[in-house]
Amino acid sequence: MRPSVAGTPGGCAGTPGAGRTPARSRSILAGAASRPRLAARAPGGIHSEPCSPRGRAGASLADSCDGLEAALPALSLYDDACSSGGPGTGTGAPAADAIRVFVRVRPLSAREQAAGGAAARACVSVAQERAVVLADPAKAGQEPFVASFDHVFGPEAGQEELYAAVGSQMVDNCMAGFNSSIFVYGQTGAGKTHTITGDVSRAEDGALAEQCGLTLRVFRQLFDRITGEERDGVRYTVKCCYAEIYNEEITDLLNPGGCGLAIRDGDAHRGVFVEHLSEHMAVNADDVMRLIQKGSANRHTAATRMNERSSRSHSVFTAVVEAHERQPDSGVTNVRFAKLNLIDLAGGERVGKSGATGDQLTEAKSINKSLTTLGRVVTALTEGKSHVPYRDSRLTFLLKESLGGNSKTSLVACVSPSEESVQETFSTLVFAAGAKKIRNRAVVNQDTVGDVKALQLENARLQRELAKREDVLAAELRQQLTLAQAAAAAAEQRASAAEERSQQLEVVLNENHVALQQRNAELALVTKEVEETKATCQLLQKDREQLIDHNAALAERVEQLSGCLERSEQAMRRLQQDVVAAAEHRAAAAAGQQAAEEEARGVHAELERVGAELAQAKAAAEEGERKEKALRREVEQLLSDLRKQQREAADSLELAAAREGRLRQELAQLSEVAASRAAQLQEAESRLAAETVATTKYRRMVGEIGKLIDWAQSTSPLPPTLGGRTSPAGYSSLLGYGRRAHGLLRLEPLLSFGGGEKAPAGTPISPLGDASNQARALLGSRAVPSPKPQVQVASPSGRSPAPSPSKVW
Ligand SMILES: Nc1ncnc2c1ncn2[C@@H]1O[C@H](COP(=O)(O)OP(=O)(O)OP(=O)(O)O)[C@@H](O)[C@H]1O
Repeated sequence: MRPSVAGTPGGCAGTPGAGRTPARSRSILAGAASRPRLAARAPGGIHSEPCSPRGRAGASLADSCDGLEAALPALSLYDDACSSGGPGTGTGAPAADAIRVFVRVRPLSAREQAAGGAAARACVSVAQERAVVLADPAKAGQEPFVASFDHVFGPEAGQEELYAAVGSQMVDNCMAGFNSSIFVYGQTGAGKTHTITGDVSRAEDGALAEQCGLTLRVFRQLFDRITGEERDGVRYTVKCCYAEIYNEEITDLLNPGGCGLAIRDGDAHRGVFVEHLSEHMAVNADDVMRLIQKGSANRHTAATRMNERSSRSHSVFTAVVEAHERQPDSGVTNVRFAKLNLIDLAGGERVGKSGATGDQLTEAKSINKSLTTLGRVVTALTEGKSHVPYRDSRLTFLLKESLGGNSKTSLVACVSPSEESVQETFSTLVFAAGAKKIRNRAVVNQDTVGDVKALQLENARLQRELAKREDVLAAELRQQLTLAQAAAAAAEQRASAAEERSQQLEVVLNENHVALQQRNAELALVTKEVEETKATCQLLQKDREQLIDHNAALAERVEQLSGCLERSEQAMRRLQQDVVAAAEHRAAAAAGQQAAEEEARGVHAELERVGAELAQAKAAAEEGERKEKALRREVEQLLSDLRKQQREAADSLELAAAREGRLRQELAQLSEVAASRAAQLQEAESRLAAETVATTKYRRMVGEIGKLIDWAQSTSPLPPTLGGRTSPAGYSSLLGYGRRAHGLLRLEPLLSFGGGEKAPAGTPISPLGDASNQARALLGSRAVPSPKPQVQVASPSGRSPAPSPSKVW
């Protein structure tokens, strides 16, 4: 255990309270004096640290000392701490430190570019590295919003450039013993995590990847510095912790079991801290890198519409750096410590835009609530309100020291350049501009430890030093007082002289006043006269103008009249010429009259001839008129005929239409008749087919009869079919044959024309009919002797008609 007089500095989340240690030993000053350049080397001198020497004696003379600051420009706060006792010697308020505010504009994201339109258009630009210009397209025609900051980084700025401007100075502060904080603030997806953490997954032991953010770069430089100082005998310890505030609950990111942790407002030494937060020793930057990697992996993140890997919590990475330096001469140890906070705030989001629902909606609400409280804290601080609502959210309570307290703080406001985010960018810039006005009061955190004897010695030395300083200061002040008294006496003398002079001046003034009044009265009279004269002048001027106009009109009239006169003279001259010409003309006319009379006579004759022609023409015209009338009548007649024909044609058309209708009906009837005829024809055909079958049958019978006849002609005996017996029954059968043959003969016409054709009149009987007759004749002669046994058979060319078979039978 390290012996501690003023108490162990606070843990990770506690605020070391060394700046409030009442007594400082000489060795502290000596130790501090060995590092005066740390603060004096603050980068670029951007952040000047005014001298404010406030010792115990100085406390009551603080105002006077403030006046002296200007006279001691060479002393920075830390230099002053070294040379005049610095923070260790003073118990008064330290100098106010403004928060350094940076703006980082990220490039358009792939999502924004792909979305096109407003999302893909940039509305933010950087002017001379210190100002940001925001042109809201909805306010076209208006001046763009411009705000200046400590530095503005454009989309092209890399991680190293950012670190050089923001992080490097933080390392200097930390090594000098100042608490230091960096915040990243901005809407979701604006690049906060990229800025503060970056891509640490690719960082390897001892090397920085290009995309590593501020945190790892800070620790690399810090450990480089520590290594350098450890060579000079200073011993360092670095303890880290990593917490997140998720839905208003604090979780230990390096010990996931530790959640629901409480924030405590500790004593003056610890300040505000998270209870039971695990602390991890780091001896080099790689240790820190592993802690960041581990903690980052445990953070609450989620993919949202605005950011594929959106942090859903605020995270605070804290390292407490302690430097122990033993003073060999006094035996006491000087302890300096600083708390380094790297804060990644969750991004504010408009839930309507991010589309958050369920858990994400709860997270977004919690984030927005705590950011609103942060805004109220900033406003209260900038407006100097007596109550600052730190306790209204865990975030602001935990960051109490960083905002308006004992810390040198930097804020990086991250913004998107996209027009789509113009409102969020505007809010971020307004927040950042407000944060610029916050004044923190950072002190060097240092303490002294050692044995009692050494401390007493140191105390005595400090008291002697203090007494000496008090004497010096008192002498200086006495001298100044004397000077001031002398100046006051001189001023008093000057004042009484001035009084006297003033009275004299007053008398003169009164005299002047009376004279002035007289002058004023005279002036009024003169003014009145001048006014009247002016009025008269105006009237005269008007008269003059009228006269000028009148003169001009007269001159014009004279000019017109002289013109007229000239024209009249010319006309007179022309008239005289005309009179001469007329006389000449009269003479010529007398000569010409004769010729004219002759000509008139010719003309008269011509007139007569023309009159005759005219009469003829008139007659022709009358004739033409008559013909025209006749033609008109004809045309009218033709027109009426035409109309009549048209009417008739219309009537005929109607008749034709009616007739067509009738014809159509008839046609329909005929079609029906034709259909019934076709049906009858079909029936007749089927009957004919049946008769054809019967005809075939009879043909066979005729054949047999033929054979019978042949046989009867060739033989006299009875046919063999009768068994050679000439019995009455045999003759009877033979007679039956003959009758059937006769039946066949009735079909002759059909048979001889094959098919249902009727034999035309006079057609000769077919050979078959001839054979039948022969058969009948034969049979008749044999079976029934008849006085007319002969049957007449028509020859093929026979002219006489065949006897009717009915007559035969
Ligand atoms: N300056 C930059 N250059 C290149 N890429 C960047 C830059 N800033 C941010 N990005 C990229 O934009 C994306 C969003 O950035 P990041 O996650 O850091 O936003 P965030 O502000 O932390 O968002 P959230 O609040 O939602 O966590 C990441 O992919 C990141 O790499």
